[in-house]
Amino acid sequence: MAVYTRIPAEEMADIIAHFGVGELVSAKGIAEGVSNSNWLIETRGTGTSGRFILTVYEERTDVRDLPFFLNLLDHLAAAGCPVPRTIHDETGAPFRTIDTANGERKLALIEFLPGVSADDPTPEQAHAIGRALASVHLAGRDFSMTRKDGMGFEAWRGFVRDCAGRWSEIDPALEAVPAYVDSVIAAWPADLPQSTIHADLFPDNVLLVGDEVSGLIDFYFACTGAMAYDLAVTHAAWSFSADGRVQSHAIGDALIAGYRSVRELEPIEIAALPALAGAGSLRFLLTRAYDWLYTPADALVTKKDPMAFFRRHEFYRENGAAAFGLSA
Ligand SMILES: Nc1ncnc2c1ncn2[C@@H]1O[C@H](COP(=O)(O)OP(=O)(O)OP(=O)(O)O)[C@@H](O)[C@H]1O
Ligand SMILES: N[C@@H](CCO)C(=O)O
Repeated sequence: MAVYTRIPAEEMADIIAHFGVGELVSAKGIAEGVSNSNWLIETRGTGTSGRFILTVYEERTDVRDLPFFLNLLDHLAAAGCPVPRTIHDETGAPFRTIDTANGERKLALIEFLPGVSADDPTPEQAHAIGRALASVHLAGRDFSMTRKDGMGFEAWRGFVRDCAGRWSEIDPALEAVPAYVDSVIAAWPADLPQSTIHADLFPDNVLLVGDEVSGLIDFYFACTGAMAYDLAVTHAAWSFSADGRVQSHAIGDALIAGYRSVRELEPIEIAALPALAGAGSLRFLLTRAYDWLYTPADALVTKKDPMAFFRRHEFYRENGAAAFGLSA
């Protein structure tokens, strides 16, 4: 259940009043999501009333990054990408500060987008997701702000240190991870074309209506990085069974074909995709392994299986280019 911060009804009405979106009708806590507190808000009474998502940022989000995340949504939405706009308050600010029982918190109001997440996508949906991701990369190139990937090599090395001596509490096969991290970092392809990337485009962060993408959400890992890495992460996230044991070429190939129909990949990116997909799998294996070992047993969140991404990493390592039906 992702509502960590309680906001009394009267206070909620006061908060919403600052955004010029009419009068609060309802505020329902949203169960999905683990990092922040989210409500589905309904308002009435002005031209811009309707449905919104209110997010209160909890400790896992560094609020110094909020201008980057929220301005990025506005930049991408203005360029026609399927992402929610940020609703600015009466002073033009994209977020506000409130005092809560848990201390000071930042909050933002974001446009609600229709759609549902698909756990078992069709190739048509995968094609649409590829197109949507490419549209973000094209539009992200002229976004004026930059952000370093908080889940880059430095963070990976930190996770390896934190998990040292404890891998076999998850699975003895994970003893191989530190060496895998070294080899992935050493083999990282140089000079890949950069843009602003989502970096976490998993099924729960894509809303679909039929075969079309109605929303890409949860840009809280977005950063400046290699576009091909983002595509490779998306390939790893979407084209396997949840446990990582079975890969679907139909989904992976449709995703990449959809991407290339909007933004053609450069030969250097095509050559790098298998290594990048292995790297992306390692990144999620590392965060999941850390959470597996360090999330308190009584925490509200369901721990995600690190082995599902270990298997993906091994798949890309063993299959290389054969994991992708690609031609330059
Ligand atoms: N703009 C939006 N339009 C419609 N629904 C949304 C929107 N933003 C978020 N949601 C809903 O709220 C849920 C939680 O949002 P989100 O995934 O951003 O939460 P989080 O706690 O920040 O994320 P995470 O699970 O990655 O930690 C989503 O699964 C989705 O159902
Ligand atoms: N998408 C991540 C969770 C945090 O964004 C995972 O499945 O491990």
